[in-house]
Amino acid sequence: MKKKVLLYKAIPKQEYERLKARFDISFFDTVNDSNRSDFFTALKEAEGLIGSSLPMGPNVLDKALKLKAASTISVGTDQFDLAYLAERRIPLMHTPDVLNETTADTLFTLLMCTARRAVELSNMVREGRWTKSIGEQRYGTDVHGKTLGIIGMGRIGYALAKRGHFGFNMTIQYTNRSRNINAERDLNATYLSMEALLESSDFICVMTPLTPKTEHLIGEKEFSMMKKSAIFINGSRGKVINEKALINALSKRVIRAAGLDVYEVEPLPANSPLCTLDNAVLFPHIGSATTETRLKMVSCAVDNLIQALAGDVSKNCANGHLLKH
Ligand SMILES: NC(=O)C1=CN([C@@H]2O[C@H](COP(=O)(O)OP(=O)(O)OC[C@H]3O[C@@H](n4cnc5c(N)ncnc54)[C@H](O)[C@@H]3O)[C@@H](O)[C@H]2O)C=CC1
Ligand SMILES: O=C(O)C(=O)CO
Repeated sequence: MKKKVLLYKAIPKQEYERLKARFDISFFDTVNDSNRSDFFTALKEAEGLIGSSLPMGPNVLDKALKLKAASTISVGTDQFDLAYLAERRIPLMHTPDVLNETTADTLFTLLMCTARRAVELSNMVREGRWTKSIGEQRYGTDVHGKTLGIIGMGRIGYALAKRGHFGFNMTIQYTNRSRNINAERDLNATYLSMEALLESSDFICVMTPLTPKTEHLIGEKEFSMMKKSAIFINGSRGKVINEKALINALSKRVIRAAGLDVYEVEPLPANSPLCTLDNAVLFPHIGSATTETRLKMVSCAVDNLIQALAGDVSKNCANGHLLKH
């Protein structure tokens, strides 16, 4: 008999067929009031889970009594409680590496758009407000040759730093849980304390995972330490930043501008004060959102689930370190 798998995201047909060839699939594109009880019935029987963007904490997974493996179509694992899963001996598989370059491309786009006020000025053209030279007060600021400070120099942080170093002759500095020797050797990156990085960077990009230790890592105190001319970029998770403090810093011009891909609440409510700020560039969580990369992520997650349900968690297991204890 085929193992039962709960799929909670629409995926390309060829990847769906790969799953279907091996497993008995229950598919939920979304979970809402009309299908919630069917979702929980399927969850109760599922040995495998695959999908993304749904909170899968203990309150949900306590009902998944037969669960043997979960596979998230993302590198971020913050929808899950890793320790809880490890306690139940359930591996959580994720999709590192396949999205590094695309996410770094997005972050650099965000950085450039914010520095050069691209969205604001493009809107000026579209709305017929380009009636004369834009004037000094709408000039952007240079990116090339400036200092890029990265908080969280991991896989994506490194890919972003590469763009800054080789493409834009930027000075790279970073803070991280541990030294990134490759970034120091390849990109001449300098390891700094958080304080030193905040005080001395022209561009500051946050690329840590969201964990209990990084929640609200950047708040009022940190914004006040940045240069008045600093441009802040968040591509990690919204909750790594105290969004209220960021709004305050932007509206009072404590910093120059921010480029955001992620928010405390997603989708960002249209009545968020962020939407009224002309010094904020707002992307709708599109770090990895290209056709090629999203397909690679799904493919990786399908492979991960097949392997994990066969007992092999040697690759891409996010809580492997906890399972060993
Ligand atoms: N905006 C988007 O669409 C995307 C967002 N992401 C987010 O980016 C995160 C990072 O992804 P990767 O680079 O693949 O992860 P990674 O694990 O390779 O890098 C994260 C780095 O953050 C560091 N770190 C963790 N806690 C820290 C702390 N308290 N202080 C300083 N550094 C700390 C780690 O040492 C590590 O080097 C993901 O967890 C996800 O939340 C990832 C992909 C796309
Ligand atoms: O993979 C992730 O963690 C994302 O945020 C989307 O690519």
